Amino acid sequence: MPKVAVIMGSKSDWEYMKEAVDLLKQFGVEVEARVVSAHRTPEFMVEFAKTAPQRGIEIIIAGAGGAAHLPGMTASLTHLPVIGVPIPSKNLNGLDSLLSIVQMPYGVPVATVAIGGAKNAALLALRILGIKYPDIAEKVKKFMEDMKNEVLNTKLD
Ligand SMILES: Nc1c(C(=O)O)ncn1[C@@H]1O[C@H](COP(=O)(O)O)[C@@H](O)[C@H]1O
Repeated sequence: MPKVAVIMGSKSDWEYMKEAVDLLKQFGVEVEARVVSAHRTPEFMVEFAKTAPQRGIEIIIAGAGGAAHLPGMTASLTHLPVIGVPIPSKNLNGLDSLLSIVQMPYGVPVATVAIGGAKNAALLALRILGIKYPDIAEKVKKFMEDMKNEVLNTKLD
């Protein structure tokens, strides 16, 4: 079974990151979800990222708000693909989170989704997993087909 880690800087990010976890589980992906902070638990972040491949994790989705260093620092510690989710912040509405995550230097890429875009982070992870797992690729195709039909069948009063 494919396995994805969903990590976040604080429990306060869970209301957003839970959406990614729910979607991944719907597609039959095993999820390791937990709070990991580059700022508050730096040693644990290093251990978590370095041991992720040993635990069978294939992709890491990392959500953080404000000075959002977690996705980039995680990407610096592992060869696994990291998808960053900018969490809406109280004072700057997540623009700070977005810019912190997206502006990575050459050599350390983080695939950044929209502010609060945890569901798209899950869908991107599923597309990547689909390269290796044909059943996941089929489920992604079905998801796209269903979405298309829903739009085409929309009736306006
Ligand atoms: N950006 C980071 C990191 C990090 O990048 O390591 N650790 C916590 N945080 C963020 O701080 C915000 C406020 O956290 P609290 O609600 O716990 O005060 C959260 O959005 C979290 O992601």
